[in-house]
Amino acid sequence: MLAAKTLCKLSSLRSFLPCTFDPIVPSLEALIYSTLLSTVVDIPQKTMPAAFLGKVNEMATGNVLSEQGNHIPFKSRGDEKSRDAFACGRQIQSLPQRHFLNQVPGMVGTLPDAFCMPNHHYNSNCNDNDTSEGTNKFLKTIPRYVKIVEVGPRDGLQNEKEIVPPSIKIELIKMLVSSGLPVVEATSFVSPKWVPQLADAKDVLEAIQCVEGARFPVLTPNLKGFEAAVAAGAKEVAIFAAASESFSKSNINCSIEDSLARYRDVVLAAKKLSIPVRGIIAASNPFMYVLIMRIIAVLYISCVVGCPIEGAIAPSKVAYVAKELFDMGCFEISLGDTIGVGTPGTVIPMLEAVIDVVPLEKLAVHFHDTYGQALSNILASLQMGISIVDSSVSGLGGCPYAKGASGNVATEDVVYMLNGLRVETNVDLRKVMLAGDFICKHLGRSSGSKTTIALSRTTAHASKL
Ligand SMILES: CC(C)(COP(=O)([O-])OP(=O)([O-])OC[C@H]1O[C@@H](n2cnc3c(N)ncnc32)[C@H](O)[C@@H]1OP(=O)([O-])[O-])[C@@H](O)C(=O)NCCC(=O)NCCSC(=O)C[C@@](C)(O)CC(=O)[O-]
Repeated sequence: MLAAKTLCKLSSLRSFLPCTFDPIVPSLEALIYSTLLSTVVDIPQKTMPAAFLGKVNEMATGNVLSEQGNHIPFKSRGDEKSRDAFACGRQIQSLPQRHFLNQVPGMVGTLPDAFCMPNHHYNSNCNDNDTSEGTNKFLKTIPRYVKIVEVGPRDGLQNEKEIVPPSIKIELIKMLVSSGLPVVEATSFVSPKWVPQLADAKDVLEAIQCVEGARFPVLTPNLKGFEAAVAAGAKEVAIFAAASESFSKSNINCSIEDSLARYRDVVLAAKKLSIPVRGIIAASNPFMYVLIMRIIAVLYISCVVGCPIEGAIAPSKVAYVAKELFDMGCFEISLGDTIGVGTPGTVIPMLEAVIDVVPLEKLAVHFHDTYGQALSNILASLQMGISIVDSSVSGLGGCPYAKGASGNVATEDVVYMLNGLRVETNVDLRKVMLAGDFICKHLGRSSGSKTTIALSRTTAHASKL
């Protein structure tokens, strides 16, 4: 206990220490850890491959890892004291990483070396004690809980040229679920001629039927897709519409009105089966929109601020499509800036128009980061009361039918920002980063998440000290 308390003190003190003390403090901590951990009983740790065992474990629990990286249990004592020590041990185990991970409660575990950094005095959390009335004015409208809808396995991968095997997609989905993400958009039941990458939709969806802990909406552009999705076990679907005629034609080969008619059939069929539908409106240019619905019927509207073909899209157009889809029965409507051209200057008027016709709590935002505006657009949306945010692990993504569209905003960056705002997500940032590392390694590219890159760089820098 004494060691634990000393460590806690040390940790709180370190934020006041100048940077030059940084190399010293981890050694002190390591010393205290080893003292403390040698008294701890059976600390349950997830066995992870050696490559994924981070500095914290090397420092603090090196004696409990075999050369192969297998976990060797601590010796057992089993009395009250050891239970105390266990509780503290779990806290302490996460200490060196906490400052970098925004001190997310409950975030314990291991990360690849690249993600485990020495402590610095950074802390992007808002500090309750320091929060002035002025700060409150800007933060008070932000919801306390935000639901993150992970779209990586679908939106993130659909544009990839090289076919990713179903086994990789399935593993990715499992890793994302294990990070606490409540909704993981799994795949699309669209024409394989249009999106070859997702031709394995049936195999992927069937394989995750036994995975618990998240909902798995899938995109369905028509009744054919809906029926195939239900046959493969879909319990929630998403439909997608555009506010731009040109984008509607190039994305789903029909006009907006024809798409709405198709979606009416899908929503009716979903209602009969009590399947929720999400709608997505995509707007690729400051003025184009697509809508999709998820089978608890979610609807996406694409191009809500801009279309790659038509340019700017008027907020009234987005509001029209959103209302049509809401009236149809979509439980949620996701507003997509498909080509990532929006700024708070265009997003706020668009949201104002939609909020006039659709209840705020039914709206989600879906930003691509082409111009680096996604996080500022999300913050503006949160300040307007939106509490559902779509994002993609490692910032993967892009629509094959929206030239110029880059990846979605990275889930890691969204979680980092929300942690800093003390907004609950129940998502473990480190586990999302592990999922990102997994898929990026498979794709042979580096992460598009600024948070991941920053954490990796800090480690590289620290190793030279
Ligand atoms: C909608 C269609 C199918 C129309 O495509 P079409 O060619 O007009 O369809 P069709 O009815 O004429 O049928 C042509 C062939 O496709 C088959 N077919 C027809 N439907 C299906 C189906 N569901 N699943 C599998 N096969 C299907 C059908 O059976 C037939 O097969 P064939 O007789 O030639 O062998 C096509 O345009 C399509 O699949 N488009 C999907 C495009 C897409 O997935 N885009 C990306 C998603 S949207 C997005 O990313 C934006 C978003 C949501 O993320 C929001 C944002 O970022 O803002």
